Parts: sequence; structure tokens; C-alpha cells
Amino acid sequence: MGEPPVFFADDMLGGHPNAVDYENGSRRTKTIVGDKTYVIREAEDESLCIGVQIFDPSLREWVYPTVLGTKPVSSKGHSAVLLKDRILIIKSGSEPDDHTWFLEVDTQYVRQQKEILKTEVVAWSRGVIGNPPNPVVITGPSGVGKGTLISMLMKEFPSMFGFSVSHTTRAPRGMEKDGVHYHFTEKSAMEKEIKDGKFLEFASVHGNLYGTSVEAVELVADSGKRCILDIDVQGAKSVRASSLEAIFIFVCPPSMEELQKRLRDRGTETEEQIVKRLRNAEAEIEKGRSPGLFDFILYNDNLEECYERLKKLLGLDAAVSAQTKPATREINLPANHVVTKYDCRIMIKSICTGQEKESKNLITLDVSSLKGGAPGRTRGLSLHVNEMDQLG
Ligand SMILES: Nc1nc2c(ncn2[C@@H]2O[C@H](COP(=O)(O)OP(=O)(O)O)[C@@H](O)[C@H]2O)c(=O)[nH]1
Ligand SMILES: Nc1ncnc2c1ncn2[C@@H]1O[C@H](COP(=O)(O)OP(=O)(O)O)[C@@H](O)[C@H]1O
Repeated sequence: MGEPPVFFADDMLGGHPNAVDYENGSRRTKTIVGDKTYVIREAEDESLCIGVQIFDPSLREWVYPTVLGTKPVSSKGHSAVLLKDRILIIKSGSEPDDHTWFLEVDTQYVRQQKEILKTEVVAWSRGVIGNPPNPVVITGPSGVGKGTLISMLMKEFPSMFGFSVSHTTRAPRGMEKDGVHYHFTEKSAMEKEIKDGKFLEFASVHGNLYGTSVEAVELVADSGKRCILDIDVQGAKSVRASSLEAIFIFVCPPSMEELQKRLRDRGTETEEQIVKRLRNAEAEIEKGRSPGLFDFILYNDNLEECYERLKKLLGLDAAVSAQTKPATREINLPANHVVTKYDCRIMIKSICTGQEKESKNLITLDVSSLKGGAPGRTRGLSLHVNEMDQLG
């Protein structure tokens, strides 16, 4: 049955103004979107997730929607602010990576899912301060040297790049580790996760299923690093069509003879697999060279020279230190606060309880450049902190 309603239907039919303070900092908030009221409620037990119920006046009853995405766990209270198609939730006294969440109520993703599931749908997405640098998609035929170039980049710039670990149904090679080179998985398990919307893209390549999960890319972005994806042409096409703003690089061999030699010398595939990969290589190179899909084509003849060109097009000249640290995105929200919205700015001011030493800062969250969203994170929040003393 789910949770009991927090307000009675008659209360709702009377209509509630979409109050500016939305019962800020309370353990439940109600937000009016169109003619529906969304009630977001913390569980008594803080290890349980925040619940959502919707009052629909046309049905005169409470609806328990299908809730997609990773749900936030309950806290001491939260504030809710309506932003057109989603509700921003600011949790009191939570960890820096758990303060801001979005409950999507009418985004494109939610509308699509409503169509598919034929039911009321909402979707959670964690809010993240700032934007990670654009991901880099590296594509090219098997044996051209993609993995070698990526390893060189990750070795020289360990704090700058992170690898998107794909899922695959192919068997691991001798030195490959599960969770590091790939998530090796069963076909049926991967197909189910694809159906559940957990993949950014997937493709059948050389007879096996490969795919990039939303989480693989988000995990790298969370660490503040630039994500590198090693995917095939079909995958690159899907990413191009997605909301992920990446740069696309196609790596070409100097000749088919050299490609064949590299694949054979690598010694990781059977003769049958080598033949299949070489056959596929011709079509891949043709697609890779055709205009429109890739931003850059790199010829991997001499490895060192090719690596230098790759670094140059990624803007990594000698001035860039290997020690460059990812940008910090910490935010300390006061446990007791009031929230006010002015256009795209959400002002969060602490309330002094007299007992606790509260921060006197005025925190402003700018939501004018949000990116992404469910089923991944919502990025692009920007944060400004003003010392109250300086304001006065
Ligand atoms: N679409 C897609 N292709 C992938 C993914 N991961 C790897 N691939 C591609 O699958 C192909 C085969 O990869 P792999 O089995 O590691 O062999 P290798 O390229 O010869 O080292 C390569 O073209 C990869 O770029 C993925 O997540 N999605
Ligand atoms: N420029 C190059 N010249 C000669 N051999 C290379 C070059 N680049 C890569 N190789 C070798 O070719 C083989 C295939 O490279 P790899 O990085 O595994 O390709 P991919 O990941 O594209 O399948 C490896 O044995 C690698 O050491």
C-alpha cells in the first residue's frame, strides 16, 4: 500500500498556494506542479529513502508513482523549490555529496518513461556542483592502438583522466581484470540492465555485446576527472545523439597490413576472431572517415608522434602539470536554514538556533545552467558563498 497520506484529500481540494518557503527544513514538503501536489516525505528511520506521493485532484485521490533513479536517504529535514519541470530538494545537515537532489516530475526523461510504463512516474537525480570537462570518445578498429594511447594518457595524467569501464559479454583476456578493464557480464543480465535504462549506449561488436552504463561515466565525472570512452562507431553515434557533450576522435591505422600485423602480434585473439575483426575494420574505417561524426582523425603510425598529437588536440601542452587536481565541489549547507528563490538563484540562509554554532554565510545556488539529469546526475549547479558580515 505504501505510506499513509500526510494530508487528507479534502485539504488538497481546497488548493494550496505554492508557498515560497515550502515548509522549509521540514520532514515533509508539498509542492504544487500544475494541478497536482507532490508531497516529499522523510522517513522516521534516516537509513530509509525519502518517499514521494502525489495528490491528483481530478482523481480526488493519492497516487504512488513509480520512482526511478537512485533515491536519496532521509535526513533531518529538507526544503523543496519548484524549477519548472523538477523539484530541487535541499537536505539539511547532509554530507557535501548528498545536499542537493532533483525530483524530476515533467522532464523529457520522465515523459518518455510515463509513455513506456503507462503509469505516473517521477525520477530522482543527484545534484552536483560544477561541470566536469567534456568526455573524450576514442574509436577505431580493433588493434589500431586505442588502448595503448589511453594507457599512456592515464599514466602521464593520472589525476586528470578517468576511464569509463564498459560492460561486455566477451570473455576476459589473460591480464584483464573485472571492474578495471571491463565489467564482464552475462548476456541476460546485461540485456535486463539495458531494458531498465541503465545504459548510455550499447552495441553488438564482433559478435559480443558491449555498452557504457550511465554510472560508468558519472563515476568518473564525480571524481572531477575527464572521462575517456573506448567505444566502437555505433556507440560513438549513440553518444553523439545523447545529451553528453563529448569530443570524438577516430584512430586510423597506417594500412590494413599494419593493422593485421598488430592484431596478430598482440596474440590475444584466435585466428577466427582476428579474421572477423579485420573484416569489420574496413567498414569501421569507412564510417570513421565519413564527415560529421568525428571531430578529429588521428593516424597511429609512429606511436610516440601519435601520442603527442593526441595530447595537443586535448590541450595538454607542456604547461599542464601531471599533478593538476580536480576542481573541488564541496558545499557546507547549514542544518537549519531558510530558502528563497529569485529567478534562477536559490538563496540559502542559516537560522541561528542559539545552541549550535551555525555558519553565517549566505549561500546562493545558481540553477540557470543545469545539465544532464535522470537517470544520471544533474550537473552544472553553481555555488556562491557570501560572508554575511561583508554583506552587511
Ligand atoms: N559501443 C561500445 N563499444 C565498445 C564498448 N567497449 C568497448 N567497445 C568496442 O568494442 C570493440 C572491441 O573491444 P575489445 O573486445 O576490447 O577488443 P580490442 O578493441 O581489440 O581491444 C572495440 O572497438 C571497442 O572500442 C562500449 O561500451 N560500447
Ligand atoms: N603505433 C604503433 N606502432 C606499433 N604497434 C603499436 C602501435 N600502437 C599500438 N601498437 C600495438 O598494437 C597492438 C594493438 O594495440 P591496442 O592498444 O591493444 O589496440 P586497440 O585497443 O585499438 O585494440 C598492441 O600490441 C600495441 O602494443
